[in-house]
Amino acid sequence: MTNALSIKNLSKTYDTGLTALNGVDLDIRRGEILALLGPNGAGKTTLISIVCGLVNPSTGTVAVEGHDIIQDYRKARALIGLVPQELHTETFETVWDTVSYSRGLFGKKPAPQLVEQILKDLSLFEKKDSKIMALSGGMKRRVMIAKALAHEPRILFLDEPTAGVDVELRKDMWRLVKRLRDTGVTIILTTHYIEEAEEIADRVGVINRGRLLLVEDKAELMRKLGQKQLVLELQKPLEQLPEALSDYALELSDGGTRITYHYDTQATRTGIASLLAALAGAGVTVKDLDTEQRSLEDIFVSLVVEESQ
Ligand SMILES: Nc1ncnc2c1ncn2[C@@H]1O[C@H](COP(=O)(O)OP(=O)(O)OP(=O)(O)O)[C@@H](O)[C@H]1O
Repeated sequence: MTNALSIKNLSKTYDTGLTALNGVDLDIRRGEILALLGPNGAGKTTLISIVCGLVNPSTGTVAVEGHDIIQDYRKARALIGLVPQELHTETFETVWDTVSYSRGLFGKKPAPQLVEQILKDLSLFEKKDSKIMALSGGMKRRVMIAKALAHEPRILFLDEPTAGVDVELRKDMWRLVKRLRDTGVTIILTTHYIEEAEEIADRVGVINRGRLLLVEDKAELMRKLGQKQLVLELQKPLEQLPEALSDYALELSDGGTRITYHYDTQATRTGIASLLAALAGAGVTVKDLDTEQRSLEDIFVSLVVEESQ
């Protein structure tokens, strides 16, 4: 089966000379939720805009279910639904009309039953006759999703779906995205929020300064890089680490009162028991100890920092 999306060597240099995307290769499988994580200006929106035909690439190719986005633009575009970052809808129109109109834009025949279902799925049906301007911000966001779904796309792009959204609505949005995926829609969302990627993505891509630094199954990523750290609070501050502990990669911090030890939870031996014995042997008394799991956030920060050095 062809991939939902196949992106090869995609680059974009804007007229200003700024390279927003640099040699991106990415295959997106059908029916997955891929979260593209990256700081401001990383190139996420540029990537989406190229796939949706809003921006021309400088190099590279994109195929949507095998259809090239330039040679076979109409077919490729019809397979995609886009929920842009900014909310822009015709404020005087009703919910029903604006969603039905979006379907018509793709040359699809009216399908009132389908529009009804979409509005029901998004808890908007009671508002079908309301004018957009009379809706709350969260409802307007859902109207944007309804519009993007009206022509029955197989791939849905959500550009920062939960930016500036409160916690409750964010959770609603996550439930909705999972439901859509369960109906077979492939979903690509961009986000600044690591917990969002952690919560709903099947795979996570990290993008920074136009480069795709990593694409990994979320579970695999968490497992591979899922290290823990052991934090030891010392009874008395140390000026430096005793020679006897030089075999362990330890960090001394907080005025010599704290030792941090990183270890791999997957390893057969974590080295904790021997470390504690070595500490006791060196006359270091531990007051308290704690372990912390490395999160996707730590992984993200270390990747982005590494790249900027
Ligand atoms: N039309 C344009 N002309 C020139 N430069 C642009 C244009 N659009 C975007 N850029 C620049 O390209 C870079 C990538 O922008 P892009 O919007 O793709 O990033 P992003 O990852 O979506 O960021 P954010 O999270 O802030 O939305 C930025 O430096 C931006 O200023």
